[in-house]
Amino acid sequence: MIATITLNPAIDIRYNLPVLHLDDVNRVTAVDKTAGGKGLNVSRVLSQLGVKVTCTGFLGGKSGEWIAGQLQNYNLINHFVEIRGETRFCLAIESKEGHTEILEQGPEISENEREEFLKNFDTILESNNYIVGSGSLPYGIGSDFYRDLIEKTKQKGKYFLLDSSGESLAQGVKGKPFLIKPNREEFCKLIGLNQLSIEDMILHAREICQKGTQYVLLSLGKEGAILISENVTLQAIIPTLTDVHQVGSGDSMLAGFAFAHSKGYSIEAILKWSCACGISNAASERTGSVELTKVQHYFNLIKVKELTGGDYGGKYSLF
Ligand SMILES: Nc1ncnc2c1ncn2[C@@H]1O[C@H](COP(=O)(O)OP(=O)(O)O)[C@@H](O)[C@H]1O
Ligand SMILES: O=P(O)(O)OC[C@H]1O[C@](O)(COP(=O)(O)O)[C@@H](O)[C@@H]1O
Repeated sequence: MIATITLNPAIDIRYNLPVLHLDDVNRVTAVDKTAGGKGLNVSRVLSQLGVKVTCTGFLGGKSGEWIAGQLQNYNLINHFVEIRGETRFCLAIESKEGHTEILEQGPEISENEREEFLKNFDTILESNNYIVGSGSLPYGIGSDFYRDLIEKTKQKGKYFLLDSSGESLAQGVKGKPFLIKPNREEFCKLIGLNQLSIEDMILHAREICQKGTQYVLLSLGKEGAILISENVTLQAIIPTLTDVHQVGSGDSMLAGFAFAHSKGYSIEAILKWSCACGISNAASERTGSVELTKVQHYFNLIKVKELTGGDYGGKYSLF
């Protein structure tokens, strides 16, 4: 079984506008409202793939109640800790100018609520082989929190997949998770450089793997993805979609990885599943949502190629 952690869930609102006018009144042409935060997007996609998913994190207030209701609709097992604070709203605006996100910080977590989560987590670890930890941390949760959870998970011989950013990702990597899934921007921040070429990203990712993280799944939006381990580097060449709804594609990709790995598929097939789920989400109107027939369709269109660049420090011929 797979469990997901969403420490800072959100009601995700997506507004579609033809044009976004700043300092003016804007009227939306379409609205979508989902139970979000990266971990809940992962959960919904896993559920669509037929996996029984246990969801944990912190939920509070009326928005927390709304999200709990949504979990039932998707047959997700609710192991959230109830908190005094109010779960946040996050806003995504799709317009001609592009994609704009406005994300609330989220509620503050008290010491007691944090302790309750940790007790709850120990129980979840007993019955789940995969833990997927995604998203930002709310106030009151230290940046080494994922790192501690990763260490607990590893002590039980289970897999921790981490999708975070900034300091919590940097700390998390020190716990040597099974996988991290940064996009290009998150990875550059992790390395501490503004711009990195693909070759340099591969070299840095390989270095991370040499220090104990098993896989770095580098997601590159419409340019596909690269999966790096200590021994192998695979590139996924994907069909590019235009006019996409990209929010939640990274989360869908992570769901695809967890699903395919838990089925024992080959590493090439796992990378294809990951990308096919990301593409299917990008093709969908809904945030964090895939359709199995589309996933299968895209799976067949993806090509996986091994990149050989010689030893660490060498260059990769493809780029
Ligand atoms: N425009 C697109 N066309 C096709 N596939 C896409 C597109 N955008 C995203 N994807 C798929 O979703 C995956 C994750 O997207 P990405 O934008 O890199 O993640 P994140 O949402 O974490 O920033 C990509 O690796 C790709 O497989
Ligand atoms: O937890 P964070 O990092 O603040 O991110 C929350 C936001 O990320 C999302 O999962 C979207 O993420 P992506 O755009 O990276 O796919 C939204 O659902 C949510 O509003």
